[in-house]
Amino acid sequence: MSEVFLSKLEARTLQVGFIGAGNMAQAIINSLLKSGMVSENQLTASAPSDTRLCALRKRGIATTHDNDEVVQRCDVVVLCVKPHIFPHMVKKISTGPENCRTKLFISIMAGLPIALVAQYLSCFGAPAIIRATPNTPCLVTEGCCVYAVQDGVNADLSAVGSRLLSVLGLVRCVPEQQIDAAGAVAGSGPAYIYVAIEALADGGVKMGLPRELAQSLAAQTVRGAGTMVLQTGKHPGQLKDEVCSPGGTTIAAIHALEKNGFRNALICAVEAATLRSGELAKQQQTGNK
Ligand SMILES: NC(=O)C1=CN([C@@H]2O[C@H](COP(=O)(O)OP(=O)(O)OC[C@H]3O[C@@H](n4cnc5c(N)ncnc54)[C@H](O)[C@@H]3O)[C@@H](O)[C@H]2O)C=CC1
Ligand SMILES: O=C(O)[C@@H]1CCC=N1
Repeated sequence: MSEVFLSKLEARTLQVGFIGAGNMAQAIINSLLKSGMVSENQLTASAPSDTRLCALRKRGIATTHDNDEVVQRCDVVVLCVKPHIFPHMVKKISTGPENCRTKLFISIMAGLPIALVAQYLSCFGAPAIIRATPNTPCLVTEGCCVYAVQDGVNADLSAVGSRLLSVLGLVRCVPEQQIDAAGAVAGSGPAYIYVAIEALADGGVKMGLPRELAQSLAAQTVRGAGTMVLQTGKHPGQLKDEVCSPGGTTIAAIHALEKNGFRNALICAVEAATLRSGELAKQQQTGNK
């Protein structure tokens, strides 16, 4: 097996491009740079306007309004546009198959299966595809990312994709059927937790705490609890029991949570996000918004 791309990654000459320069592209770029795996001069990002490109340009990253330039220049192209933009965006790329055949495309677009992305990219000589679902905490190098590799992808390209994604935090390669559900837990999950932090802080404020103190305590408590689950390996139920003194304050609060359907709300949230992922794919297949 020729390991052209791995050699380029190791020699720090691999070019990585981002089509779309919004929240997720910025988050992934931040993790890549912080890891030291790539430097600014290996990155290019495109978007139609300068709104999000300016900050990247100030950091020494090449920017352009021309998606073609990203495809031509880069070995790895990360597709970071919204799913409904993708079909229109692809149609406007004119780089030919001879230039694309050996490239790796990493799609982070929610809901779009590898087969559908491959169908849209087939005019580019069937490049290799990885489908990934990262999350916004990649911005602060506390991200999660699940990914699936298209069947038959050359081992060199697959290894480069895995290496690049490995810097995003907790990273797992999964069968593609699990991507929608994993995205519903971890891709969308930060939003559920922000609501939880805001609500915890609201509770503190209701009970007389200053807002800043309540919010800091709530956020650190979420971080601490998450770290306890990851570092102790204990079941979350056991950790919950360790906080609940018999007849104490916490079990009274847990009872209040159960009465208000806390678990049910989270399970329904993950189910809703997973089902919505499936709908996004269907809409792209049928051409609806
Ligand atoms: N935000 C999140 O937490 C997550 C988002 N995703 C996926 O990541 C993708 C991007 O999401 P965000 O970064 O949140 O969106 P965003 O709206 O922040 O960024 C989208 C970017 O695409 C650019 N864009 C629009 N039309 C374009 C075109 N024709 N060519 C090139 N660039 C174009 C926009 O200017 C913007 O910079 C979506 O497909 C989403 O499903 C996946 C996991 C988590
Ligand atoms: O809400 C969305 O569609 C994207 C995918 C996961 C997080 N944000």
